Amino acid sequence: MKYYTQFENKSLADQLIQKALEYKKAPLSDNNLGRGKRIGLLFLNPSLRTRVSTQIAASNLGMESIVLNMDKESWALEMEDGVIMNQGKAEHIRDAAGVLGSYFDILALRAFPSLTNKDEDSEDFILHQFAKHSGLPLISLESAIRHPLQSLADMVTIQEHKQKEKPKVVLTWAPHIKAIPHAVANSFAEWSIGCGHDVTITHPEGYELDERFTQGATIEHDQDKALANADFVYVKNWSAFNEYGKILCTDESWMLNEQKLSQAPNAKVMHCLPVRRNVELSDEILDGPRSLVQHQAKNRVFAAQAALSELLK
Ligand SMILES: NCCC[C@H](NC(=O)CCC(=O)O)C(=O)O
Ligand SMILES: NC(=O)OP(=O)(O)O
Repeated sequence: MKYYTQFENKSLADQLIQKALEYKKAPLSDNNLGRGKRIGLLFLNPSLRTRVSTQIAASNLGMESIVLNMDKESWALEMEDGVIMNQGKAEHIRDAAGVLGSYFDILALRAFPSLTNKDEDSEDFILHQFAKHSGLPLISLESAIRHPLQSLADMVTIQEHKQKEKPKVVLTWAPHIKAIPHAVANSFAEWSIGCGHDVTITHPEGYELDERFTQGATIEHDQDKALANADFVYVKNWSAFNEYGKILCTDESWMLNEQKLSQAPNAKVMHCLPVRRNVELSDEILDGPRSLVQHQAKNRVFAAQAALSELLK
């Protein structure tokens, strides 16, 4: 495997989930695999979990990792070809990625969408520029359209907590104060459908996700109906996709709380974090027995370790 950027197929997903569970039991079982190798973790946006969990994963595999917060500590990058660079951006992606390609064995990149240029975001332009001009194997640390390490950790968490072979998994839109990317929702849908779960997506009218990610899911605009008998409820805000990057709904009644789960007594609740408490999700759920958010965050280490081990092979 050269790129870990998206869901590929169920058999690879199952293999990665198993590998992550093995690493969770014995984190240092492959601590020679990455010996002498170096990974560059490049962040164009903030991070808590992804940064730390991927560094721990690399360390568990005997690899050195170097973090570069490119949004704050590096030169502003020009991504477009053929530009006359007489404005604010000091370095071209061709030059920067070429240099980084010579320093590292693997690159990992976080690059959120602009939420203004739908075409460039939809084709994951920045991720592809880094891949092309560095020539290195690449791991996505959340791109414009996907967050595959989060999704793998989410699948591991579902695998650990599911009570039936094909659980009912509900992805529900939640309110937020800002326009938020689609990556987590897209990726969660892509992986959960791909892993064979019974997936329902619920959101207000106008919040349809890119259909590339939702084929095979039931779309239900009535949140109460969608939540009935759910085994897992994944709470997430995203901005509109069709009216790209817009906030169309501020209806606070979409926030998930205990009362909304009265028809889903066994439902476990998931969120990738960071979460806006009492905007997206109530304190009572986050601090109660239904919440899996800390399990998800812990599993980020083993998901990253499983993905990295595939790239090192
Ligand atoms: N990597 C996890 C989520 C990152 C991002 N959340 C955010 O930007 C939240 C920002 C805030 O709440 O101000 C998202 O949902 O795609
Ligand atoms: N869930 C997640 O990716 O968190 P960070 O943005 O803090 O890395």
